[in-house]
Amino acid sequence: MSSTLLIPVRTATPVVVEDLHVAFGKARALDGVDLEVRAGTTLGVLGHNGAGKTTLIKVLTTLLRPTTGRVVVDGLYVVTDATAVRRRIGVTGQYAGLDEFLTARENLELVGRLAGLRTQARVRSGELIDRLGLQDLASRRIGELSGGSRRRVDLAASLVGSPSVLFLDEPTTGLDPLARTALWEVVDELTTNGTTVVLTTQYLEEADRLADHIVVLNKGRVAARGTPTQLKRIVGGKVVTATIPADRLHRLTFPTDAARLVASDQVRVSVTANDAATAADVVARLVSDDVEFSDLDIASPSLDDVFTHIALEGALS
Ligand SMILES: Nc1ncnc2c1ncn2[C@@H]1O[C@H](COP(=O)(O)OP(=O)(O)OP(=O)(O)O)[C@@H](O)[C@H]1O
Repeated sequence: MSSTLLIPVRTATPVVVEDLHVAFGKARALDGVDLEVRAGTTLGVLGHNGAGKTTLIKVLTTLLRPTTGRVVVDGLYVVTDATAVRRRIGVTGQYAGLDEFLTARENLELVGRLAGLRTQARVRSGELIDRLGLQDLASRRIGELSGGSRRRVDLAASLVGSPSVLFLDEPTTGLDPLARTALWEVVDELTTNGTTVVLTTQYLEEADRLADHIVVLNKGRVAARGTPTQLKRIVGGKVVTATIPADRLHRLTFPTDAARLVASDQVRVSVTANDAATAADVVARLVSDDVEFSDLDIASPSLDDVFTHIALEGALS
């Protein structure tokens, strides 16, 4: 990769969050969150709508003051050192603003000058345009670009100041598969060279691909944490999924973890099995229950299964 994306590592644990609470009146958006992100790693923050992801990112990027708790980014307190924190971080997502009337290149240069780069702003912008494959967009005004293209320029803008910590808030929503893969590769390069990344995403595949560690938020609390592999182990050995007629669901003589309507008369059921023998037993029960099935799949758990599992446990607790 280009050496210009090389970022110096300033602290071993650039993001530290201790007992973070954020309340909006009586509503507790975050209710005692603890987490750490080590330098050069990517933390994936996952959770259903309203879990607290955006609130967490807003606190980490100094846009929202915590109600209580200690939050340190790149060795600085987000509340008392907010201005200095802002200089050291990059943010992409719904809050970053690009000027609609300027071209992509002009926007990058403007961000560079605002970050104090002066004459280097032009050089840095050119490097990022090349590196992120934005040549076709460089001379076009932001107001003319598609949502996906704006996101790519937005990512470039967040990198102009060579941030030590990069916050990516749903960075690939709306991107086509090629652009998504290209962005993943850039994130890989950045972390390899010491940048620390905090990522929120709705795509579990994205978290699986990018995150070294994952924190799953549920109702403002950490419901699960670990590497993608550790989280998948929570679910168990194997997940059996099959599509059956919806009106046969009641005939199953074993409990299912999830049943999702995939057509007006078809449901996709999934069952967690501790080992291969139990998985085979589930298939045998489908046969003995005399339920016709299709698209049978026996696979290791995905992060989707982890989500279903945590949601089930949350509903039971
Ligand atoms: N400004 C606010 N005033 C009142 N309640 C808020 C405010 N911002 C967030 N909340 C509440 O805090 C909780 C967490 O919201 P947050 O936006 O952080 O969730 P999220 O995980 O980012 O959800 P989504 O995936 O839908 O963006 C929700 O219950 C939300 O309604």
